[in-house]
Amino acid sequence: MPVKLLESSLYFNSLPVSLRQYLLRENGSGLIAEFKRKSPSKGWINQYAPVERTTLGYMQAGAAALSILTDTEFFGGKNEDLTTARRFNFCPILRKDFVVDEYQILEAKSIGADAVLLIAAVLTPEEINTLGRLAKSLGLEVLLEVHDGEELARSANADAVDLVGVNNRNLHDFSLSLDTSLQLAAAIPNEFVKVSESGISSAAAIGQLREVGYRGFLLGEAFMRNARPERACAALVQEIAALPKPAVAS
Ligand SMILES: O=P(O)(O)OC[C@@H](O)[C@@H](O)c1c[nH]c2ccccc12
Repeated sequence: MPVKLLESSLYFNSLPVSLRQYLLRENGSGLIAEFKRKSPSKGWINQYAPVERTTLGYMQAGAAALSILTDTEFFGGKNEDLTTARRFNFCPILRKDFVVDEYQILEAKSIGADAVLLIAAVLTPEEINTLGRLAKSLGLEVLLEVHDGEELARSANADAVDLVGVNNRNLHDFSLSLDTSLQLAAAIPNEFVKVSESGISSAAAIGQLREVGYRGFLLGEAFMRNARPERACAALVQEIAALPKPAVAS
């Protein structure tokens, strides 16, 4: 679609909803509930849950924000899924995709996203700077995904990035370890809201992550592997409410 048409979309000039603010809300769950039908490691997870009922249910359950996979090949998503979620929800929506060029940033805004993901493993620091600044100029927030201290050190540029996400999934062998987040937490400067991504399924894990400074928790499979993902989300929100309150963010 030509850029001019993207810019004429209903959502292009709409006010963004801040993912940062929703994650930092007092008494909030910090959950970023993800809608994904399949994944490269598992194949199909859920072919049938409708995006309307699932995303509305996630938010009614007490999630802080939504993440919508728009990649078709690996995750079975499409742009229309995000726009559908947008029509049903006022919360922050993260567009989850493999962003490599500026067009995808404009596209994210035009389909109704509030935030985009930039993956340090596949982008140079210069690309992160250019793509992140463009996103911010459109009012989108930027979640930078890292796996280790080296990626963090070279890519976490405050002019281009709002939140740092640590992916617990090793992209080479798909193995999961919460230790990735636990070990990297202290190295992430406090100006970024800290998000832990992947392989999280219990309130106990979220309690541990909160203790080291995480305020956002991105969960996909733990919800989507259920026929009614939103019910699994509601159950987890209840358990999170019983955890000790996180310390006030510095
Ligand atoms: O389903 P999980 O293990 O809860 O993970 C969710 C999310 O972190 C994962 O989907 C993800 C993290 N980074 C990504 C980058 C692209 C696509 C997907 C992802």
